[in-house]
Amino acid sequence: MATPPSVAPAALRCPGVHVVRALLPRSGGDPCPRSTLPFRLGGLSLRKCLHAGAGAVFATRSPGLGNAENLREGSSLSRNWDLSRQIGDEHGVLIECRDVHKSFGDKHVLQGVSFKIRHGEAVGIIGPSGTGKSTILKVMAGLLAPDKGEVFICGKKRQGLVSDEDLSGLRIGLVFQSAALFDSLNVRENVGFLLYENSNLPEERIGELVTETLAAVGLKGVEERMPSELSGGMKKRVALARSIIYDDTKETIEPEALLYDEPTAGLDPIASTVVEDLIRSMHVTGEDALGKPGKIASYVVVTHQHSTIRRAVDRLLFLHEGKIVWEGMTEEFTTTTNPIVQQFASGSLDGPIRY
Ligand SMILES: Nc1ncnc2c1ncn2[C@@H]1O[C@H](COP(=O)(O)OP(=O)(O)OP(=O)(O)O)[C@@H](O)[C@H]1O
Repeated sequence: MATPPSVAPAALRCPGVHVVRALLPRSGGDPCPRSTLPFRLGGLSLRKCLHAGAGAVFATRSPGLGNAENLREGSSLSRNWDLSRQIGDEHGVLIECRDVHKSFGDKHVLQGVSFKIRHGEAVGIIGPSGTGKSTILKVMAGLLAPDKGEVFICGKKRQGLVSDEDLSGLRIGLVFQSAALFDSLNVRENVGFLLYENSNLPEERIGELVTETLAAVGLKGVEERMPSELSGGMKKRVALARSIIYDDTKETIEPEALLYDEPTAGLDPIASTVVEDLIRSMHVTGEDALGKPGKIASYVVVTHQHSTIRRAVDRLLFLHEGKIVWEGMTEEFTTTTNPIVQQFASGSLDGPIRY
């Protein structure tokens, strides 16, 4: 077991809090190529964990990905998967939400949300503020349990929260709206955190993996910096690196689904493009900063940004008043005659969406 970082992260000073992500071997015939146990949040209340480190933003230079060729390729891939969805083909479904309901007190946020995310898809979830987009991401990640309805991971019904399970069937990473870095740890300790905590790798090897992973998101020489010494954009990249680092001594190398909650919120247009391209580059249809194929099997992006919709995803789910009210390909976002989507796309005050 490697020595954990000497300075305990702020969130971990709370008794009983720990974060676990371990890799598990692949089972034969599993539609998911790799299987892992995702992170575990124990002790600290979920709400506190989810809001730790709020407020960070991102920037910096991206590898040249998310280019037109990748976008086209991703688009046609998704179109095929979308077609499969329409004909009810279960093949390659990584995550399925079926009639998911979730309330907070008397606020019925999710009121029967159903959709499937397939291997290779790049999906956006859009919709008005407060409509439950972040909530459905947390349900998918296993950080919130639905009150009613079911979540299937690689065809296997999830029971309760991810922390209650032995095997999820898929490694799912959630990249929070804020970078949510541990302020008292340097970049190396932040990125390598799960490996320091949960792997048997020597510290030196973890350091190498951290450096390689940072390079994959286009960051070099920042390992010893503290989060407070980074720009907002760099923080987001560090958070992305933390979400994709893995123990390469394990028998299987995990593909994973990444869930991004408003990754470009608060960024200027150029910084947004950088991040959108980075998200593309980490996808299986992309190529990282080192020229290696991306490892992320599928991703879901919650966003309000038109540029992110256009550039980073292929298929859209529109969430409104607790339900998916429209699904379509990205190019249909501005051409659909659905009045809810039309109003949202144009930003008009007139229409079915009321504030
Ligand atoms: N843990 C919680 N406890 C109580 N209420 C919550 C909790 N999480 C979310 N909510 C409420 O549920 C509603 C949906 O929140 P959510 O963050 O999912 O919306 P959203 O669509 O992501 O919003 P935005 O686009 O503004 O980020 C909001 O009214 C929010 O206040």
